[in-house]
Amino acid sequence: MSGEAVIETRALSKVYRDFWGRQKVRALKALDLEVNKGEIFGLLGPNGSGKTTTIKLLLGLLFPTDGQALIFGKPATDVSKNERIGYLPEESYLYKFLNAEETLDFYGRLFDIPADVRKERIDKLIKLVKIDGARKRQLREYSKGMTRRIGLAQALINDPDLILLDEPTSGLDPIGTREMKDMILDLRDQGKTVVMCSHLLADVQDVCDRIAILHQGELKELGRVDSLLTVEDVTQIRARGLSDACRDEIKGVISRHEGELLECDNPTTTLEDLFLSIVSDSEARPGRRVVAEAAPTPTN
Ligand SMILES: Nc1ncnc2c1ncn2[C@@H]1O[C@H](COP(=O)(O)OP(=O)(O)OP(=O)(O)O)[C@@H](O)[C@H]1O
Repeated sequence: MSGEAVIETRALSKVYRDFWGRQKVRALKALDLEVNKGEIFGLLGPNGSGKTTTIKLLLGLLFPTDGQALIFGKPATDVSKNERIGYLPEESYLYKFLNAEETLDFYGRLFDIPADVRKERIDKLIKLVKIDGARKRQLREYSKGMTRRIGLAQALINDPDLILLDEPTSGLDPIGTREMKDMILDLRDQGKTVVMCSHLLADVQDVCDRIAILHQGELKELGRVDSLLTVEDVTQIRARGLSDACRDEIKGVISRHEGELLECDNPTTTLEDLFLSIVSDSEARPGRRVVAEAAPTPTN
């Protein structure tokens, strides 16, 4: 691996024990991983595969049973490294009776950020996560999506170099999801390192540079998203403005070369793109927009 490693785990293992100290669950089994500066790294796996355990080990909230985790070259159990880390947990843990400004001010004080820097940063973050209109409202009145946004702002209050995001897009509508993904990409553009866990594979595919797939606490796959998803023995050609005759000619060429034509039709867009274009279209041109559904072809 060429980049500068921000996270390194060596045979990292965690066994949860019961009250009597007997072995209970082997949540993580000898994980070897490197995450480099400036990449967006996705941690995937089914429920109970060890993702949250890994994140908690990296944060130093849990002690490993075996192996080691290094963050910025320091043991994960060294709490001083947490000054350079931002964390968005899966469940909100924020105080419901504070408003957005008070929440960010509270966390800013925990990091000993000077008052003038804090004020400026709070304002910038509130605008970044688009909760400007709700900055004075108590968090108990926030929707799930707004809670996710203030959670991200809180995770960024210390201007961290490494950001750990557990299910960052959960509870967000498609526009909020797109904005969250754009914010994650922006963080990478600023040279920050992001590690995210998500069950929403399309979101992971959209933003992550590399992924690891865990299953029952074991690392099953690791690599660049683009190379893992490339289907080597299939060639895809996309062209615009072809006549039927030209399509037939192409089919003929493929068959003459003993290739197998798998598909030759019009591509479909994604539901996300369709949704976003309808919403931005209706914002640009307010009014009712009803598109008649194509009538089904009558059958005899
Ligand atoms: N505090 C705990 N005590 C005992 N077992 C635990 C504890 N925390 C997690 N586990 C177990 O460890 C395993 C891994 O859990 P973990 O929360 O890391 O999975 P996950 O991949 O984050 O799952 P999810 O996608 O559901 O959030 C599971 O079998 C879980 O039941």
